[in-house]
Amino acid sequence: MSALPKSAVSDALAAPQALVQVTDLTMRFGGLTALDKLNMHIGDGEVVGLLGPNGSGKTTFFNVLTGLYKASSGSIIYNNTEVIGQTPQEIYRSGVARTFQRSRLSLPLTVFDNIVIGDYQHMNQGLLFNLFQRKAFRAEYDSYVAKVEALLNIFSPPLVARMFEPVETFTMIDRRRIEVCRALLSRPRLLLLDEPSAGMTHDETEALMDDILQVRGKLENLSIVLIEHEMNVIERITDRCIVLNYGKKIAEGTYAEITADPNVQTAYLGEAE
Ligand SMILES: Nc1ncnc2c1ncn2[C@@H]1O[C@H](COP(=O)(O)OP(=O)(O)OP(=O)(O)O)[C@@H](O)[C@H]1O
Repeated sequence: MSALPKSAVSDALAAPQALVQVTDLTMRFGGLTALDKLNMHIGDGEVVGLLGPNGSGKTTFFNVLTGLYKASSGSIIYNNTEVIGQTPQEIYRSGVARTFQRSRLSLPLTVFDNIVIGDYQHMNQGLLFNLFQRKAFRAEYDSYVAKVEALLNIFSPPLVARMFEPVETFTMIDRRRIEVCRALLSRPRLLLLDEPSAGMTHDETEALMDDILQVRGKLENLSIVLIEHEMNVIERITDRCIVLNYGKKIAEGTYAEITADPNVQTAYLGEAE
């Protein structure tokens, strides 16, 4: 039997029933190792901050976890099932949803259309179904309207009245809210947020975090992993933080613990030089 590395063993012991258990995860792009034998876990209902200087592997981790990249080696067990080797659609259907660093909204489309697009693989899209089963099509459409309305009501009630307006007429913070709602439409167990504060003012960021905390309170057992450079956001909403540097985990703990960690200070100061 091959022995597991010490860090993997201690991580598994720390979280015997984690929603996500990452073991020795490695992702290489040619000669570059973006994730280097990463071991970590994400607990049920936990909000985990993923930190690290630019290029430390944070987004690559999201891309591997959501099936966009296939890991070079290692394992990600999500909800007792191996993720590596599954397609992005399979992973999404199993309850992992994400937002992206750069906005992926279609500006001329309405709020409703943008949110529902995220779930299109669940819709009955057959031409014959749409043409000849008008009643069933209408019922499916109405059920999506009800779902989107319910979600907007949880996340941001003022958006309900504007559900059929094009996204281009909305402010940056509302666009971000719409993106988070799109990710939440499938009622995921794990929500991955890639720098939700990017491009927003301090006040907008605070308001968005209020909404995310609210959602967390209302959607039972939702786990969130948040990539974020704004330290006050991290401090406010995370239960635990993991810091990466050159694809390796260099620190883990509460916000207070990781900010006091000399390894973390060196990683960030080193980057500023
Ligand atoms: N598709 C790719 N092909 C080649 N190299 C890549 C690819 N994706 C990421 N990388 C490299 O992997 C490393 C980690 O990148 P990644 O985007 O994961 O970092 P990050 O921590 O998310 O950075 P940032 O905070 O700037 O978004 C970087 O050196 C990056 O250039």
